[in-house]
Amino acid sequence: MAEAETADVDRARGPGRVVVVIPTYDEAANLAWIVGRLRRAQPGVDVLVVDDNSPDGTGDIADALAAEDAQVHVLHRTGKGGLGAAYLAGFAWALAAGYDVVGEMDADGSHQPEQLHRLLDAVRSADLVIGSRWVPGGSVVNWPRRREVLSRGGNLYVRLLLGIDVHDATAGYRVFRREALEKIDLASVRSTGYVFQTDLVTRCLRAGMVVREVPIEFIERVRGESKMSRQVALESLERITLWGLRERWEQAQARRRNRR
Ligand SMILES: Nc1nc2c(ncn2[C@@H]2O[C@H](COP(=O)(O)OP(=O)(O)O[C@H]3O[C@H](CO)[C@@H](O)[C@H](O)[C@@H]3O)[C@@H](O)[C@H]2O)c(=O)[nH]1
Repeated sequence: MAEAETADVDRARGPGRVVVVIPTYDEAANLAWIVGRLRRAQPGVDVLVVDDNSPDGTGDIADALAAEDAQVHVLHRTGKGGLGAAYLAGFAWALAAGYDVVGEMDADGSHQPEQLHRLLDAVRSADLVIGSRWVPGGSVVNWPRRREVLSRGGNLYVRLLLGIDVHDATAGYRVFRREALEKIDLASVRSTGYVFQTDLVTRCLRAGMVVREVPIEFIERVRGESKMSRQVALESLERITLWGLRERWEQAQARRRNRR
């Protein structure tokens, strides 16, 4: 990571009050490290950890970080409810607390806090900014070939089936303007797992919002384990296929009605 990038810290104030939501499940080995990096890279940005009662004590670590730093907050949930459900709870908290910009970031170091300024700069002229692995300048580090093929293939499938002009719809490094989250009607979102990411970007685009992608470097975690399983991936595939088919069916119905 280029150390020079940390020099951009003050720009965080530009888009208004910013909070980055970090969902955690068994991230005891990573949490203090990532929160420390984020707070150093962007001192103006607040942090909300959403922990699902992690068995490894991540919630206690989050509480200790919050006790030391007034800009770190914690939301405790009762059990593992999925990535999307954790973000929905975090977004509701952030909107109620009056933040202007709400970010998403993994706890495991895959997303570089030192690159957050790229997303915050871009959100000045967008409703949603995605830190993208699959636009020019974006990259992945230490990913097995199999995972790269899965992610690239999955994103191509999403683009073609849903007809959205986004290269990394499954990415989890993002920032939303508050108005975008308000417009989406979060109460109607039913995606509790990883498919939440694709669901939200599609909702933003369908609502006519401006979605921008900026390149990021995604570095595979070195501590702890991914919670992405084959079952989770298949569930996402199934949901996206159903959405795509339903949209096509609705479009065909509308065309038929117009012809009458
Ligand atoms: N609170 C909570 N957090 C969760 C849960 N499941 C996962 N997390 C947290 O969500 C973050 C991402 O989970 P990982 O399991 O590390 O994800 P990944 O395999 O590295 O997946 C990444 O790539 C996906 C596909 O591109 C992305 O969709 C995803 O957001 C993430 O960036 C981590 O901070 C993890 O602790 C859950 O049920 N509850």
